[in-house]
Amino acid sequence: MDYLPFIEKKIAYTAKEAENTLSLWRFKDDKIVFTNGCFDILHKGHIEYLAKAASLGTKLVIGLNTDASVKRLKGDSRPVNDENARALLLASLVFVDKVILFDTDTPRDLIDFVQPDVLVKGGDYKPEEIVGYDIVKAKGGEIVTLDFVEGYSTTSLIEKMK
Ligand SMILES: Nc1ncnc2c1ncn2[C@@H]1O[C@H](COP(=O)(O)OP(=O)(O)OP(=O)(O)O)[C@@H](O)[C@H]1O
Ligand SMILES: O=P(O)(O)O[C@@H]1O[C@H]([C@H](O)CO)[C@@H](O)[C@H](O)[C@@H]1O
Repeated sequence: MDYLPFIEKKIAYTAKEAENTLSLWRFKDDKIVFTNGCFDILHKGHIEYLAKAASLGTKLVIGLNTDASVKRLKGDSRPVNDENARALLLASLVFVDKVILFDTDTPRDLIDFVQPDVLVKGGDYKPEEIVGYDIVKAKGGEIVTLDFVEGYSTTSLIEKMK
């Protein structure tokens, strides 16, 4: 079986591209879990938190910062992996259902568009500081922070490689 088309089909370069899929999931009463990040160099902490996030609902949607957005957030030397590579790696994970790129500094507009049932970030964030907290709370959704896997970050991996 050629897996690549199946993986690439999960990637949406704009929220609009994901509209039909999201509508179908809502019609089927899927429980949509949303998380977001830069995911520059994928590591154990990412995988453990994403796998747990996926278990909180029936569909996992990841908002992925574009290269331009990552640069504004993390500096000109980032990202190490471009947005196409970062999107493909995330979409290749069996428990990821959709990857949607966003070019803004925060995923607020995307979260308002997706209207997830569960908003998730890793333990490096306090729930009330998570962008989209108010949007998801207002619709009666849940905000979840998952355990931080100590010793794993993209920054520390880059430092180790220097
Ligand atoms: N070690 C970890 N354990 C659990 N969750 C993590 C861990 N590292 C990052 N995350 C989560 O992964 C998502 C993406 O974070 P990000 O891409 O910034 O990872 P990072 O490794 O911290 O990168 P950087 O070092 O560039 O900040 C966020 O929701 C964050 O909470
Ligand atoms: O990979 P990061 O730095 O964890 O991802 C950022 O998360 C921010 C967070 O959602 C704020 O609550 C977000 O605003 C930013 O765009 C990155 O996705």
